[in-house]
Amino acid sequence: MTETVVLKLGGSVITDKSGECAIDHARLHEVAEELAAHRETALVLVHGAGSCGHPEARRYHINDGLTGENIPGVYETHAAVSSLNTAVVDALRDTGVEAIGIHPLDLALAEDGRLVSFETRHIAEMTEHGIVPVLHGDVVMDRLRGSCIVSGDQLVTRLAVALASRRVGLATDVPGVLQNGLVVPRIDRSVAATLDVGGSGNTDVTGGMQGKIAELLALADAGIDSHIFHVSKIGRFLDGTGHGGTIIGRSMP
Ligand SMILES: Nc1ncnc2c1ncn2[C@@H]1O[C@H](COP(=O)(O)OP(=O)(O)OP(=O)(O)O)[C@@H](O)[C@H]1O
Ligand SMILES: C=C(C)CCOP(=O)(O)O
Repeated sequence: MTETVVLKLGGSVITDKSGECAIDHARLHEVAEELAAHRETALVLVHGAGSCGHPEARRYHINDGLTGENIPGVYETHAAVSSLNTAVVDALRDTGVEAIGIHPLDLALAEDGRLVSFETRHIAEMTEHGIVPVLHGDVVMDRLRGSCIVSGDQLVTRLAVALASRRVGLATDVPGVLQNGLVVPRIDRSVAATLDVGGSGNTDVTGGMQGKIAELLALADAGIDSHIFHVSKIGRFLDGTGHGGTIIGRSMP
């Protein structure tokens, strides 16, 4: 099986998170050029929602469960993040990357906010043929709540395990996890307990940096390290050279 890289583009880097679905096309183009320069890498791309999905998810209280009143929010939230997905796929295809958008709403089911079924075999098949699947955090039907929001971070961990990926990266708008203004180079469960990590500076229904670290520590428990770094360091991450960010890993014995 080809060694697959799972890379998440944070919603904070491809949208202006303080606006309403304000897509940063210039940034998307830069990222697409970088990924095109690493065309030989088998890649699964995930992106967050940023301002295309978080505001809708919050407005309709999607994570609190479906009531008679908020059902239109399923469509509104999915439509917003799907429009971002189209922009990401288009930017990649413009640089010659064989990207295809995949929507978790179509193929996943959750229970109390956690994925209980998520088909990934077709995604593995795509990477074998040089296709770059582009998934995104999404609204997903939930057997307990009716629906919930599954973050791109949760998808990253599921994909990494399913595809046995050993290279998992999250590109965001900060140089890594910060403590007193400095990047924390490595975080395991014992280091995490000492950190003062917040959510997101903007509208975010999935826990911001705190949510990210919780997901990635669970991935580390499964034996897979992951990397959080600034979006400008994607090339260095793909090359395996230093990205100056944070590695989330298992506690050293
Ligand atoms: N200790 C910390 N170190 C770094 N960032 C932090 C910290 N505490 C809180 N944050 C916030 O976390 C944000 C990154 O998380 P956020 O979820 O917004 O990013 P993202 O994954 O790019 O977005 P999205 O969830 O839309 O995909 C940073 O912009 C910062 O405001
Ligand atoms: C809000 C939606 C639709 C998805 C959230 O995914 P994230 O931006 O990765 O947290």
